[in-house]
Amino acid sequence: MAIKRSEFPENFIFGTATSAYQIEGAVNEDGREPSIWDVFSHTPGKIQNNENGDVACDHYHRYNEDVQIMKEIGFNGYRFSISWPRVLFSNQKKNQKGLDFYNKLVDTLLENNITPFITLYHWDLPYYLYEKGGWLNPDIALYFQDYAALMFEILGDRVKHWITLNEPWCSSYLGYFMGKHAPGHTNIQETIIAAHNLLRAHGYAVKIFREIVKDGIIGITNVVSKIEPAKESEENFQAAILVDEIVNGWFHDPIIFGKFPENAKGLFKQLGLEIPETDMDIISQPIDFFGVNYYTRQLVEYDPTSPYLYKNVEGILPKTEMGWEIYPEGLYDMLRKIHRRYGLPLYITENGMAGPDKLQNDIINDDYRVKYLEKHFEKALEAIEDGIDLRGYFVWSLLDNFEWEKGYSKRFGIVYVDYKTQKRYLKKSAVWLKEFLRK
Ligand SMILES: CO[C@H](O)c1c[n+]2c([nH]1)[C@H](O)[C@@H](O)[C@H](O)[C@H]2CO
Repeated sequence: MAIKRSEFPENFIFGTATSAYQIEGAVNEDGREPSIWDVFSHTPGKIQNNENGDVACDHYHRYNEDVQIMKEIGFNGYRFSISWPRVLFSNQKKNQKGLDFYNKLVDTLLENNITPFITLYHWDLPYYLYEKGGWLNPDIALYFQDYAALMFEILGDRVKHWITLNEPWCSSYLGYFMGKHAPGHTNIQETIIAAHNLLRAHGYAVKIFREIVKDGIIGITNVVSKIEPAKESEENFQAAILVDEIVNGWFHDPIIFGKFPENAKGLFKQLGLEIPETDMDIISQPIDFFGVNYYTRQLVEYDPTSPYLYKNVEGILPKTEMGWEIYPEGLYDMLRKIHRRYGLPLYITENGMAGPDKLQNDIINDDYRVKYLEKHFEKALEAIEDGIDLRGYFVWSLLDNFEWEKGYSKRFGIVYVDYKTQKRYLKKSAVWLKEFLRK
């Protein structure tokens, strides 16, 4: 029996999600200053096909058309991020033209009965702050607080749902350890310091939010992957626990318990790493929800030859174009785990897949994405029926967009973008969603 919208709570938010650098383009327009992603994407060899976000989906000029598409599909929520370097100059003066873009976007969403959910930071740190040390400089938390306060003051009268950071695990591990993301560092000690300053920035933003937007809610969005032992053994179970703490626990526990998870902390200390733990009182200020970005599982095995005592193992399930296993069961497992461990309301702030999408006679037949979404919706509904306080689900993504180091080679959208013409085409999955959201 096909799943129906009417099986979800009436006030459940079904939305879609994007981020500024991935869709806006107009990187040099109206005074916008460079971010670390502008510099990283213009560094030869960093991005597949040496692509960049200079134009992307030209959303800065086409936002009204994109909101009309969301309305046509029937979404009642839209999660997007603010481009920090678009709204604040390096002299700390506000960029009114940049702010006006977000004012117009928010007003257009509200006129179309779409609830805005704003992410303050989705990786596009102003480059001038990187030159001051970026996430390695403890002062970054104060710069972030000032930026957050500006956005709360400008939009807080109309926007009541806020997310401080998108996936601090990605900002720290991909940006400072694996070197795959901006700023492209490869240093585990820097990674730990950046992670701590990201958490501090989150806390400072929550603190000022409570003073400015008294009738709003604020949370943080984390990577949430189901970590499983590749083969059942005591050593592999221990490895899975350790990786779950490194990927998931490190960015959830401090916010709720005011401390880092013990096994991961013990491992890092064994490696001789410094674990900064200042401001845990600010980091662990109460928040109103956790955002869950779920895509897949991660299979691990104990590996005594690795300094981190584990290695990743390739799974055997069908995979998306990103090479990620399709594993809807993991969504249920992680919603239950996070709800039980932390007791907060949850929003699925990202879930979706990259597919081999082809435009043929104005049609994109992405049946695989319909099936993916249906299976993950079923698990979300199962979680709600089992008493988990899940309040919304944002499909990643509205549009095909700039997929970071993969450039435009991976298409996550339910709407196909022809980057040569900027024409938008609803994929079969968007048509399916349109019908689903009406039942
Ligand atoms: C394990 O996947 C991560 O949770 C993740 C996946 N994704 C993300 N985080 C980011 O939040 C988006 O900007 C990406 O475009 C999107 C698709 O790659």
